[in-house]
Amino acid sequence: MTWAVLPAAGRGTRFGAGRPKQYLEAAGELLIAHALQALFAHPAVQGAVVVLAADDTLWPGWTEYAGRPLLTCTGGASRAASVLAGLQALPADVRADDFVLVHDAARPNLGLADLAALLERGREDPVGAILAAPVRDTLKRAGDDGGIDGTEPRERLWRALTPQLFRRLQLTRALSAAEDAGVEITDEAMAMERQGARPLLVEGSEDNFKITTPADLERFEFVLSRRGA
Ligand SMILES: Nc1ccn([C@@H]2O[C@H](COP(=O)(O)OP(=O)(O)OP(=O)(O)O)[C@@H](O)[C@H]2O)c(=O)n1
Ligand SMILES: C[C@](O)(CO)[C@H](O)COP(=O)(O)O
Repeated sequence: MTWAVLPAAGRGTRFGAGRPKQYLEAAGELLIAHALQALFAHPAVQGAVVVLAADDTLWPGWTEYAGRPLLTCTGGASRAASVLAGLQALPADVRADDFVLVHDAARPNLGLADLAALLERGREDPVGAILAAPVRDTLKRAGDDGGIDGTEPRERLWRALTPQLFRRLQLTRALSAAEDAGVEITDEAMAMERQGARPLLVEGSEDNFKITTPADLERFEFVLSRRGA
């Protein structure tokens, strides 16, 4: 069985809505609810710590969701700080070497098959694993004038998604070390890589995209409309 940490303490500045994007709705449900539903669709996910901003007034106060326990804690100024707080708020019976899922509240469209594959293959790996998608577009580096400075090689490049699956203590130590070193960490795997680990890449669907801008929400609403069609 596996617990999850759901970083949900962001402000959604790139989205530009009047509220943090995790509290926007699609098909009548909060985006954070969609993310929780996606996680709890797998029977092995036994509960979640939801990491909230210190000034969050919109959290519905849920103590369980889909019959699984929810805990909350206060996040930090960065996603990495929020994840670290979430790891420290896990129940005491989540052991040091237990695997923990970290999943963005801003990724509401995680598929069960992807989650199952991550759990199955990640738990066999000595380090852990992340969902990711291979880069399939040509990559350009932009100049200050908006022109193309060059084309970047894309061989063996992947886009990191979430969930990311790592052992509680190893991830806690890796994130703490990065924080102590003043290194900006943008995903859990990066913190583990700094420690010399090589987490497994598990290919996931492009549909598990992060809601960052209004166009992403429109895309998610379209996906839901087709699902219900
Ligand atoms: N200090 C932070 C920053 C982000 N997050 C969470 O990390 C996930 C991915 O971050 P991102 O998409 O960047 O969300 P925001 O930080 O809200 O977006 P923005 O950068 O546009 O403000 C989101 O679920 C967000 O709530 C968090 O828990 N704590
Ligand atoms: C963790 C992540 O979703 C993996 O792609 C991404 O790094 C989050 O970045 P953000 O700028 O905090 O949204």
